[in-house]
Amino acid sequence: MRPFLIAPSILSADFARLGEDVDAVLNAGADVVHFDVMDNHYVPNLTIGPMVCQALRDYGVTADIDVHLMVKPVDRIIPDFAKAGASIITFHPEASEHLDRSLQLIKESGCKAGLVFNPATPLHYLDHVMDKLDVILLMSVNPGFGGQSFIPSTLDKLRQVRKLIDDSGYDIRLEVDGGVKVDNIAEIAAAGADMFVAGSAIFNKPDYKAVIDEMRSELASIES
Ligand SMILES: O=C(CO)[C@@H](O)[C@H](O)COP(=O)(O)O
Ligand SMILES: [Fe+2]
Repeated sequence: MRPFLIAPSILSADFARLGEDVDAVLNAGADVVHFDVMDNHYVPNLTIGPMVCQALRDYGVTADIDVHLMVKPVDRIIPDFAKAGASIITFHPEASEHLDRSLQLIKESGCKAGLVFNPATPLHYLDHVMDKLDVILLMSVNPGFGGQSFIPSTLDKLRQVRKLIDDSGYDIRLEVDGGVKVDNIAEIAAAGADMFVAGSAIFNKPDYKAVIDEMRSELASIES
C-alpha cells in the first residue's frame, strides 16, 4: 500500500480567513487540500468555485488541491478548475452524460482524474474506465454537508473496490470521504482506503496537529 494521505475538507474551514486556515492545516501535517464544490442542483448546498481555488494558489498554497465536484453538468467547469490550480478533479458518474469524455477532459487539462460513488451508487460505472482513473472516491455519507456520521456499509464497498484496484494492476488511489474520525480511521484503512478526507474531525478542533498526529498514529497500526 502506498503512503496514507490525509486530506482535510475545507468545507469545515473558516471561510472568512480561508488562506490562513488552509496554511494552518497544512503546517499541522495535512497532505492534500480537499475542496468541495456544491451547486445547489446536484446536491442541496452551495459552496465555492474556481475563483476560490485560484485565490488559494495566489495566496501561496502549493499542496495538491483535490477538487470534489458535486455539480451537474460537470464538463463545463472542468477546464476552469484546471486553470485555477486544481491537482485532482473528481466527479460523480451519474452527473455526467459522457463518463469517458469527462475523464478525458480532466486528463487533457493536466489534472489527475477520479470518480466518486455515493453510498448507493453502483460500482458498474468502473467497468470500462479503470485505465483512465487516478482516484476512486467512495462517499461514506450522502453528499452535500459536512459533519455527518460514517455509513458502516462503506467498509464492504471499500473492500470490493480495493480488490478491483489490486486485480486491475492500475495505480489508483482509494479515497474515502465523510464521517472519517480518529476513532474509525484505522478500520477504514484496514478495509482498503489509502486517502482520507476529514472535515469536521479536524477543523472543529482547536489543535489541528493533535488530530492529524492521532490519525497518523492510528494509521501506523495498519502499516506495521
Ligand atoms: O464531500 C463532502 C460532503 O458532501 C465532504 O468532503 C465533507 O465535507 C466531509 O466532511 P466531514 O464528514 O469529514 O465532516
Ligand atoms: Fe468531499
